[in-house]
Amino acid sequence: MAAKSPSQAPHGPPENQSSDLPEVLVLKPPPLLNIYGDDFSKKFRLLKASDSPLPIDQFLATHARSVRAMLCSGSGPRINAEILRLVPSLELIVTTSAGLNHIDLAECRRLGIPVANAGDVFSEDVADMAVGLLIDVLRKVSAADRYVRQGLWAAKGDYPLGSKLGGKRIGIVGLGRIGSQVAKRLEAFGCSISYNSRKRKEFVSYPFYANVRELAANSNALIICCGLTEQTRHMINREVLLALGKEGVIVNIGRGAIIHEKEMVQCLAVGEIGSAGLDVFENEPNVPKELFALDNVVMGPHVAVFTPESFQALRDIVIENLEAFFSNKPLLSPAMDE
Ligand SMILES: O=CC(=O)O
Repeated sequence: MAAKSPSQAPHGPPENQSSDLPEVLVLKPPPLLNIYGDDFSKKFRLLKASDSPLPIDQFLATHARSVRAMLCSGSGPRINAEILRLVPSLELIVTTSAGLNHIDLAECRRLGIPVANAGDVFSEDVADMAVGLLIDVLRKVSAADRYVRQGLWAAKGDYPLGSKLGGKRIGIVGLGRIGSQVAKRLEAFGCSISYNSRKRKEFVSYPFYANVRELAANSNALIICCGLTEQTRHMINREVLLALGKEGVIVNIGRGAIIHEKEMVQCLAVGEIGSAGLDVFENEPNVPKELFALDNVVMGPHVAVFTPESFQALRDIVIENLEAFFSNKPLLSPAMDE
């Protein structure tokens, strides 16, 4: 069934796009479209639910019955079974994120809808941020900056010593694309690397720990690089944090809910772990207020992926995935089998 044209249906998609272009459904425009929207509009007819006054379910039922491709992002809304039921012709989901936790993958599998993600375009930038947070926490870069700005150097004298990065035992949780880049960087700093992941990686010589608590017990710092799934939710709990120990550092550039945030905040507040570098949180953009007062915590507003360079690469891979789909070619970054 052909999609209704704007003149047939009130509150339809924007009229300034050629109806010959392939249709792509967008529930809420990803940040990528704020920057590169024109590049997409030249190639696809974007069916934006957010431009319509209709509630999403009515919009989908009215305008998206025949749409074959959807573009989404980690900033929502969640692509769940209810949404998928309203787009019966859907054959592809492209997400602008590396993470897939906002998509009901089991339902996509059941319906035979493939998902393409950002592939490798963010891996280096996210790995840089993980290392940046680790160095900041160990060498107290942000805390020392506050000390200088507050005039405390002249008033109180020298700042407490930080801790050396070289020689640290680093436990990487999730040795996928991002985790491997983190390992490569930290090896160059003279750290020793161990890892935990779903399976031992055949072609990797780093020691493997099937149990994340044991990895923590044998590491000075844990770096969380895995995806959020039902298996990894709250995987880093009090028991794991206690195994990491009083001097231990936790860095999270994965997803907030992989760590049991409440337990981590308590451990940090009473010194049961040493420090934390956190770019992600359980209830973004809400951050536990207790963290604001802790000098041993460095935080970012989930920005590890955000560089102009990675966004340009993201634009390319998203467009290429959509074009491949509409011309019956294989996807560039299929994500379902990872
Ligand atoms: O967090 C960002 C992403 O998953 O791309």
